[in-house]
Amino acid sequence: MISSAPSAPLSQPRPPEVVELAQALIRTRQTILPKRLAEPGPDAAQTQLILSAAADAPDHHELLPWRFVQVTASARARLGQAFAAALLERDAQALPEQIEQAREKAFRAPLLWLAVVRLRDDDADIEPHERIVSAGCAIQNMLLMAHALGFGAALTSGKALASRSLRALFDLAPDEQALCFINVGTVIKAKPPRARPAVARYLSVL
Ligand SMILES: Cc1cc2nc3c(=O)[nH]c(=O)nc-3n(C[C@H](O)[C@H](O)[C@H](O)COP(=O)(O)O)c2cc1C
Repeated sequence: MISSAPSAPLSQPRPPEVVELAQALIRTRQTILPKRLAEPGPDAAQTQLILSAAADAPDHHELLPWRFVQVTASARARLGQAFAAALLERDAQALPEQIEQAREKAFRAPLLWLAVVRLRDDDADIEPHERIVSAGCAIQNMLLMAHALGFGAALTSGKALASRSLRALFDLAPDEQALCFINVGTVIKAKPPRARPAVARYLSVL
């Protein structure tokens, strides 16, 4: 057990099984695209666990610069409408089948959140990139918790995120930006895991 009691020593050796568990969890997570995510999604308690994991993300000045909007089943049609409208904003000549394809994307994963970051506010010390890093940490915590619970998950983005129609649907403030959707559900088919980059590709030494 890793103690979270305030009196716990700041630094202590972890039992090897804790390290192995962390490594196994991190290493075996992979993107499972929404078309491969089916019912059942997480139940209420599992959903709460995934959401709570976000709160453990580092957050400079504790601004809580990110939030998540859960897209319920009853709101999927409105999201589909926003995706269709977003496509038409970009391409007024879009074909009916393209519009239908855009609309259909709203109905895929059983559990769907939009991740939103607040890029600016009264605290000018914390720049947009720090806020986005914090949001990324929160999102990764959520992905790992979903994975620990046995669900598949994926982040999805796309041009619709910046569209007027999506911003209006989610009531985004001028300083807010939609980062990505978080899709969670039961895995119906996983791809083979991708090869991970070797540390040498992303580490240099000063
Ligand atoms: C912010 C963000 C947005 C993403 N949006 C999409 C997307 O729209 N479609 C998609 O197929 N994958 C999307 N991905 C997932 C990446 O493609 C995926 O993480 C990558 O293929 C590596 O796979 P892995 O998660 O299994 O390591 C997104 C990832 C991030 C970080």
